[in-house]
Amino acid sequence: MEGHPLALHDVMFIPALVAQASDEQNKKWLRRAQRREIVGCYAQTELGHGSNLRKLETTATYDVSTQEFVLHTPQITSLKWWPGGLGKSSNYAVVVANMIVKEKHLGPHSFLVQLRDEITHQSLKGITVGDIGPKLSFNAIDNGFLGFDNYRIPRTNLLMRHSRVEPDGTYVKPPHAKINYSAMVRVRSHMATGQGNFLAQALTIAVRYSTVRRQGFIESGEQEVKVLDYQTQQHRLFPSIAKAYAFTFAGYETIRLYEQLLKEVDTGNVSLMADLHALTSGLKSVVTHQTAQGIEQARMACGGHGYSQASYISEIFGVAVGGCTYEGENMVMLLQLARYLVKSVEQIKAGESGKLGPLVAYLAVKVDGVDLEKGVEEYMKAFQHVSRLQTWKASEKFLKLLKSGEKREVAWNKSSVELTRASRLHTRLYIAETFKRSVQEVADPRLKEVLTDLLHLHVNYELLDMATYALEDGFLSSSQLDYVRDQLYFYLAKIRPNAVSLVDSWEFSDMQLRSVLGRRDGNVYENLVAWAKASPLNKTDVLPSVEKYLKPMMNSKL
Ligand SMILES: CCCCCCCCCC/C=C\CCCCC/C=C/C(=O)SCCNC(=O)CCNC(=O)[C@H](O)C(C)(C)COP(=O)(O)OP(=O)(O)OC[C@H]1O[C@@H](n2cnc3c(N)ncnc32)[C@H](O)[C@@H]1OP(=O)(O)O
Ligand SMILES: Cc1cc2nc3c(=O)[nH]c(=O)nc-3n(C[C@H](O)[C@H](O)[C@H](O)COP(=O)(O)OP(=O)(O)OC[C@H]3O[C@@H](n4cnc5c(N)ncnc54)[C@H](O)[C@@H]3O)c2cc1C
Repeated sequence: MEGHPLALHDVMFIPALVAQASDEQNKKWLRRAQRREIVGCYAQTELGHGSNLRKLETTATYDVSTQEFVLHTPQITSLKWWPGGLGKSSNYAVVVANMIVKEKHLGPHSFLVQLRDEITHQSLKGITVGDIGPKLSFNAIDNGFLGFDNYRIPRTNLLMRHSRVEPDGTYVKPPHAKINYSAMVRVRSHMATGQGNFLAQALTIAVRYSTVRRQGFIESGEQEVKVLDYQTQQHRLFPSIAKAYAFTFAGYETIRLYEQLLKEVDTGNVSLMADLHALTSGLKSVVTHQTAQGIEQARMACGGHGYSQASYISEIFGVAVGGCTYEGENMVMLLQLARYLVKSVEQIKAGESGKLGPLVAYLAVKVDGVDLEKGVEEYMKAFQHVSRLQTWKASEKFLKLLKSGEKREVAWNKSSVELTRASRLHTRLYIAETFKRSVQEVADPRLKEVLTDLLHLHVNYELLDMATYALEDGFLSSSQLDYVRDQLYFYLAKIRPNAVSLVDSWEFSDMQLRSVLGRRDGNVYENLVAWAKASPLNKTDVLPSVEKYLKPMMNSKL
């Protein structure tokens, strides 16, 4: 859970080679990387810039006389900073640097760079590399810094699957300006399943513990109740169980789309790139945020013992919450999706609704009202309505500011909170729709029934959470919201008997969970005592600090 120093080798280094190195280059590098003869990382972020890639400062200047690129770190802010596995483990890196050829700045490009000697593992001359120090979590990963002092690499170390620099310095452009961002798009495509998994771990711990923990009464005179029987506890945990399933289903879809994109790009078709970028930008942001919230609620649902490291939930939280920042800070990525939404609105206004992609076609179709009692399809229409309403409002705000003479960037900034709201609603609609589609496809009737209950819980919870938007223009009445509330409580109670099975079905082993509270056998109290006794402070009855500090204090006459 704390991460693995080679994680980025598999998660980004190899995928970057697969997607961006030419077949010829990969004959040399890929097999070696796959056999782990070389260990790599993905070095893009710098001390001064992470979000705004166009301002990366590391330069790769082409020297036509030697046919080499000269990598250089011009100032302190240009140091690579954060890449996982860079500090101590990797001897190679895919380095993203601003490429300069014949004095022309050609923007960020990826290069394979050797950092350390393959035998001694010592850093090479011209390279400064090290670890950035302890972090909130992920402390088994050596996130690192890296500087170049006019460090030379062969021309052929530019990853040349999509763009090239010929020996004479002629630049051959890629088919899409952002094709070099593919390693990030890949991780973002996988993040919904990854985060769903983190949320699932925390929920397994909290739900199991909530059936062991007995405290208080619902009806007087009987045995104290399992805390999972409290409606508040169910409300804290069950909607997140639904989300963990929903994120996993949505993630399967984005992974499939990414694989499709890879194949299409290889045949020169880059048309899916904008759609997938917009989709994964929104999804990664919403999923990481809701996962962090869900894990924190799971921790609190375990009361005092949730705060102990014996719960292990704090470590899961630390790792998961990193996802709000890595692969694009969430606000920045929500605004990337917002660009796509605003463009869609502009297309509709220009009478080109027919050109809209399937995920945004609903923005052009108005619905007057819904009959929620008819079922999930009506909820989908309600989600579409709130997303459409907010997307149009935010877009109109931006477009009006533009029309009034504001500069594009200023108008954008003044509309940005509203735009991020639109992106979230659009993404939550997507999650609900993929959840619905996935449940409809389940063949086993008993499984389908339980998952359908979770789906109903999800749509009621989500609609209630978006109620402000739905009430704003009178789309939903307050009596409809009362119906949603009643449904929500109905499904909390209905799911209760299946709650343990729903988390057990994720099949985490005790070794994976590392939680005293979440043990499969439920022997929480005995093991909490054993865990506490094993604490380093309990190795001796009297600590050295007693002689050193406590006694002088206690014996002092002052
Ligand atoms: C099986 C393995 C799976 C593994 C994943 C599992 C994860 C869970 C388990 C985790 C466990 C351990 C692993 C931990 C991993 C952590 C690793 C972390 C790595 C990193 O963080 S790497 C660094 C990531 N950095 C970023 O993400 C930076 C964010 N910034 C950007 O991406 C960009 O700067 C930008 C997109 C914000 C803006 O780019 P810019 O070039 O300035 O463009 P704009 O001017 O804004 O836009 C111009 C147009 O280009 C379009 N665009 C931008 N990007 C793309 C893209 N990628 N594809 C297509 N189109 C793109 C943009 O939309 C604009 O279009 P428009 O003009 O509007 O039409
Ligand atoms: C655990 C972890 C692992 C990482 N692994 C890697 C790795 O392997 N390789 C790698 O290269 N990098 C890695 N990173 C770096 C990571 O990708 C960046 O930190 C991330 O992209 C955010 O960029 P930043 O740090 O520049 O944030 P900043 O952009 O400085 O963000 C600070 C604030 O400014 C806001 N902001 C910035 N730009 C805008 C904008 N245009 N509009 C509105 N608000 C804005 C943000 O929303 C945020 O609130 C890792 C980071 C972490 C935490």
